[in-house]
Amino acid sequence: MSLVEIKDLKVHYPIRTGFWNRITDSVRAVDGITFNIEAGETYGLVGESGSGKSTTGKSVVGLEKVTSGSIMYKGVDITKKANRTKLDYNQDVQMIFQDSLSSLNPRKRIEDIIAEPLRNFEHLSKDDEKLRVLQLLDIVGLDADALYKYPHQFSGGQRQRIGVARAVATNPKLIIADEPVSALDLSVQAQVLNFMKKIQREFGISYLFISHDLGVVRHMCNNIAIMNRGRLVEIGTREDIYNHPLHIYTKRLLAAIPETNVNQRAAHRASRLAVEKIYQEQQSKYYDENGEAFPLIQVSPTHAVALPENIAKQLASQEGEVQA
Ligand SMILES: Nc1ncnc2c1ncn2[C@@H]1O[C@H](COP(=O)(O)OP(=O)(O)OP(=O)(O)O)[C@@H](O)[C@H]1O
Repeated sequence: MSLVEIKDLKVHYPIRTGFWNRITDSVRAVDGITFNIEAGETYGLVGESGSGKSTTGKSVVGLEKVTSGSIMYKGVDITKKANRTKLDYNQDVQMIFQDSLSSLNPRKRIEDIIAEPLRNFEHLSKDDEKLRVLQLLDIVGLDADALYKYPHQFSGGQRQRIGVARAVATNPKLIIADEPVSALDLSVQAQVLNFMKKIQREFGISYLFISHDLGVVRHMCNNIAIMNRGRLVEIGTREDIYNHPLHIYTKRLLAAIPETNVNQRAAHRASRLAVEKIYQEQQSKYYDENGEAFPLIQVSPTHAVALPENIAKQLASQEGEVQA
């Protein structure tokens, strides 16, 4: 049994119009996605803005009402509130957000911000609480003098590390990290990602790592799902996704990773334009008549792509993949 098993998850937001505010349509933000997160792994959920990643993350934390489908945590469906309460789910599952400045209360000192989840779930003495906050600051590489400061007195990278310290305060089993480094410079991104990996090793945490950037996910994730217009268009291991991408949308995301080698830039630009041309001209090959992704077809034990079966298998065999 996996730690988290998401099955045919749908989250549709109603669109209300007219004088009577009637529901006339819906935004299908998440439209039938299925994937599992194993204990101790980092699972990447990647797609462009608006593809439904955050809605998925919020559903897993319990912040979003699910339209249908299930989210099993340790074998129990947590889309039902009563189950979340029974399982201590709010303690086991935490979230880190992209915008560290607005997710940390500007009026509170760091000591109180990090201690807040401890006060909700563990009832420690004042001294034990302070000791624990100091340990958490140490884990994310911040000095004791951070205790008495306020969020605005830190850099973006430091604030994100405070967010990580707060998220791990309750010894969670799963952290939903929603674009945790997107607002940071490249060098600071690497620092925060390294702290996240270190904490994962020490505490055995699983991450659902949400990002629009396949460049960032590469160094973090064992398994990756590519999300497009509310559906998954490709699922695979890091090797499957980076070395044998099959869906044009995945190839587009890969082509968007900036090329750091100056000598390779012209070739990279040419291949990016070639991928974009295929994406624009071959929509009917990669999406159905309504412009929606096809159901996923398994092309190897680890790799699935949303394409008609004959095309999926043909592309996979061109890539030399073992057929399922
Ligand atoms: N509360 C809401 N009510 C109505 N529509 C919503 C709501 N939240 C999200 N949406 C819509 O659902 C779709 C998916 O949004 P979501 O935030 O999950 O995407 P995302 O991939 O995380 O994008 P981003 O990276 O920009 O946050 C978008 O079309 C968005 O406008």
